[in-house]
Amino acid sequence: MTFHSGFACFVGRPNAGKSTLTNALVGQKVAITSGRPQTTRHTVRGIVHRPDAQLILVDTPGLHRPRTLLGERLNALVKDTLTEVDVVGFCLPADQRVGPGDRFIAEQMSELARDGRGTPVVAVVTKADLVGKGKLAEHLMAVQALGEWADIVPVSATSGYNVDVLENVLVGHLPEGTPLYAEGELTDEPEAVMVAELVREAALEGVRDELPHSLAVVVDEIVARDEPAANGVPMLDVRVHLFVERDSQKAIIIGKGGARLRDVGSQARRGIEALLGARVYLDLHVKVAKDWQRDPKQLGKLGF
Ligand SMILES: Nc1nc2c(ncn2[C@@H]2O[C@H](COP(=O)(O)OP(=O)(O)OP(=O)(O)O)[C@@H](O)[C@H]2O)c(=O)[nH]1
Repeated sequence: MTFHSGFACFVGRPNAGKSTLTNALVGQKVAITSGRPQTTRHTVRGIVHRPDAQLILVDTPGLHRPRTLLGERLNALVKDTLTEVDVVGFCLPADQRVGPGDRFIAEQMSELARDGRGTPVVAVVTKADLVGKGKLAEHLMAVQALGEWADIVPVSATSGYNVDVLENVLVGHLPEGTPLYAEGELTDEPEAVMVAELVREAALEGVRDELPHSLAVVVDEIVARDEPAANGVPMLDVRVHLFVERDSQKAIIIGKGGARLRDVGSQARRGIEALLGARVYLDLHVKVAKDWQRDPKQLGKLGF
């Protein structure tokens, strides 16, 4: 039996369902999903282990038109990722018409296919559960007309429809090779990045303005307390900074009398405790870093 191993990544406009699909394929929550767009800032890998193959999924921050320096950096990151993978899954949600954002990405994909390694691009029609058969067929035809695809696969990450088919298609594009990760390994994302994502997700919850583009989360430290662990469960101090661009945004995050920040803290803490298997004392600080999205120095400091 020949073994295949390699990398795949999903691209698609914000909210296309990339993170949810990664989770469905890997079978465990590794990438952080959110109802709000553009929450995935960091590359998160999930690994599908099979007897005949190992598929390493790289979850990209989404490809979109650069508006600010941050956008340009994200796109550079996405392009770097794209040239390193063996197959790309281009996610197009079935419940939304093919729009200018999709066409922009489709153009980038044709470029990728032309120069570089000729990386195959699989069109993945996501959220198939949200539309009827007729509308799905229409959407598939619109997607077919959008570019040259190695395959077109409709899936639903939430119902599980065709997730196995997509897995086979992606694996089919991987080169022969040995396993790249030890069995059982699900993600190599550093814990601090996942902690930051949990805080970011909690902080964005229920906020209806443009905060997603203005919020950066940095984990300063995760340290174990010296005191003996209660019932063998260790106690960790987790110190986190939330950076916003304006005082008004700071006020939104903190809420009246600090009420909102306390809610953010307790929600994030539950997730972090589950992730790290420890009791956590979570210390959140909100700071204003003016125009951090446009300032290369600030971006560097914030890890972009
Ligand atoms: N009904 C349905 N909803 C889905 C499906 N996949 C994702 N969603 C929802 O769509 C929203 C966006 O999903 P994500 O996986 O966070 O999307 P994403 O492409 O990773 O988004 P960004 O991180 O913003 O780029 C979430 O509310 C998901 O619950 C699906 O198969 N069916």
